[in-house]
Amino acid sequence: MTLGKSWFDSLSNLKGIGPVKVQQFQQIGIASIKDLLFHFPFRYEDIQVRELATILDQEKITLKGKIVSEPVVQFFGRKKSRLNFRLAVSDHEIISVTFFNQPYLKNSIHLGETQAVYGKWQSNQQNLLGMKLIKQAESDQDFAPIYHTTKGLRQPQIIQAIKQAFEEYFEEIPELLPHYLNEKYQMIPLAQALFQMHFPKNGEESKQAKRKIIFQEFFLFQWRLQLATQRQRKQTGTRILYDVEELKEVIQSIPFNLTTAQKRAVNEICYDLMADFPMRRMLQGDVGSGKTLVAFLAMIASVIAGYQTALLVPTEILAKQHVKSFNRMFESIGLRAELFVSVMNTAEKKAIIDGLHTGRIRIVIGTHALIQDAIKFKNLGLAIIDEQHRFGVGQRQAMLNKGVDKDSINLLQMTATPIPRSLALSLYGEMSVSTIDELPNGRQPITTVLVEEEQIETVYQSMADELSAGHQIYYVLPLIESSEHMEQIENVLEVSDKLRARFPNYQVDVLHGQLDKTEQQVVMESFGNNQTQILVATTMVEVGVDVANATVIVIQSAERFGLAQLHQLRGRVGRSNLASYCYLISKPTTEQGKARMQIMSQHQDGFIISQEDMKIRGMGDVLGRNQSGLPQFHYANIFEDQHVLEVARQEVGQLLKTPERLSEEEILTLSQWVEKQMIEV
Ligand SMILES: Nc1ncnc2c1ncn2[C@@H]1O[C@H](COP(=O)(O)OP(=O)(O)OP(=O)(O)O)[C@@H](O)[C@H]1O
Repeated sequence: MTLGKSWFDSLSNLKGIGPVKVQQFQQIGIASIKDLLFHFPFRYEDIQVRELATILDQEKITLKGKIVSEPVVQFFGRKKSRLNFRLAVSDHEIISVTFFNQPYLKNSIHLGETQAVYGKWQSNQQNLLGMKLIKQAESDQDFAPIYHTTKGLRQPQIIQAIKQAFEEYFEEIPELLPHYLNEKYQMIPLAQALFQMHFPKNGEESKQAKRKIIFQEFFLFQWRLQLATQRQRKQTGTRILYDVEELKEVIQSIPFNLTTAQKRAVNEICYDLMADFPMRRMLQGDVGSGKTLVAFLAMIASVIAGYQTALLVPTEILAKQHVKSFNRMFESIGLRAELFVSVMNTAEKKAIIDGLHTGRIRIVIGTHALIQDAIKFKNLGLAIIDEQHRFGVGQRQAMLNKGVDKDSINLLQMTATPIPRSLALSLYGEMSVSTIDELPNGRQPITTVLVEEEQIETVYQSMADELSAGHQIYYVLPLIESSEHMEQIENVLEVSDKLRARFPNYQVDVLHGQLDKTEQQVVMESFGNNQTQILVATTMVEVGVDVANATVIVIQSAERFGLAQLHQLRGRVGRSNLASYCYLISKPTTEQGKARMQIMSQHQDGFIISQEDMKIRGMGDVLGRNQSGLPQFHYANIFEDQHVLEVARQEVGQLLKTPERLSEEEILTLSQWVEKQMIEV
């Protein structure tokens, strides 16, 4: 290693990477040398040189031979061109090679030289439709990496930067796994694994690299998780000693019976609240299973015991809705929740801030506005975080810091993607888990129908039937306005006009992110009161929106949504005893797209849907927003690699019991890593 040099250095330290490139790399989440080395190809092209006789028509392959004619470029039109040359791939076989619109390649093609070319084989013409010239150095590799790119950053530039990083920083790549584990599981060093992830010579090298990277990713995740748990166990918690009878009375005032699963969850949570360790619990339940009510009851227990309580939610619409339903249910028995969101005016905000500070306000529900420094509680005993994956580690910590004593506060997190117990143990550590595994009595499965645009009439018919039965409808689209890039997609505004014409006797309203927040609230309220019957919206209605009278959700261009998102959207209906329908309008063009739509029509269980989704998506696509709420791994797949996760969990557990197995240097490297990486837990 070189003194002062580290793989956490900024990319700007690499030769040839100026400020513009640095910014472009940042757009795909790459800031440091380490980030770049972990920017793995999302797929590889098989560039093994093949024999002509073994190749099928239209197959993508690499051929290698001697260039036996000067390259010729013909231009046609303003920007179009064709480059041709001949390649002798064996003593008796000469083929032609064509590249379209890359005239500059002419300078790299020299008569008499040996050249490998990747492309599509056209057997009739004995022609290779060239896609890429393969450099000498790459031609002993079987695979060429393909990376996610961004505007201004092309494949060759990414490859060049990665090669540069290996050249200049290879020595600085630390070994993160303890030596004895590498031995035990026969894993290659990290530096080598990273290199082989990008430039594997063959399938075996690629496999070795993946094994190491997956194990390491799970190991580091477990290391951080279990250390946090260990620390947590030593804390004493704020004990919420509530009067059980009083809570029972509250439960009796609810107009329906709790499900068995809800009762069990309430009991588990309340047991933790009374204990002298701080609660760290995950409440999981599929869409519409009644998590919110369980959360309300935990909040009430806290208030009965004399503590304040806060519920943090990801959107203002949701915050407002929760306040409304809390007060509707409990205000008559003297329990009132206050709202705190950023759109409130200064006076309103001040009143809440003062109320929380003096302890006059005991129950608050709000968005991230709640975690700002100005908010100080008198005695916050329980914090609840809904849709926990929408908040970062820092935001969750900021909420915890608002407790009487920051480590003692009780925390309940909620997720709408319930996972099996065994997986929960590995993913949530020793955090306890309560699962609501049944829907309230009388709920009917939602009928999901896949339709193509041309069959829209059947959808309109069903909408008409439901409207005349007095029910309401969501109509969801992926875009707000027409965009040049997606001309075919009808947008919210156009569709709402169309629906107004079609259903003149009903009120049609629109909801999207470009309305100001007050307008959004008005629209939601009007839909909530059934003054609006059809709500045409973007995914703003995705989480938590609860209008029991809505029985139809139509999702247009459904193939453009993630499955987790579609499942959340579908969960906006089927929230009462009424029969409900979900129409997915789509025309998937790929096999994968078709399979995804099938999954939606066949399954109603959120966990199965995420699992199936990951199976068909494969690696690479997990980038972007985390929609399922399951912890996201850079490379490993919690379903396919579950056994590795389990091994990593056990190894970390052992290691924490016998830390003497680690050298001082190993401990130092691990703690530096943990410090630098805020892996989501
Ligand atoms: N035991 C019950 N019996 C009947 N209705 C219930 C019961 N529990 C909750 N509900 C109602 O069911 C609807 C859905 O409940 P809730 O909003 O708590 O679900 P959720 O799990 O938070 O859903 P989501 O993940 O979609 O936000 C609400 O209208 C709620 O009042």
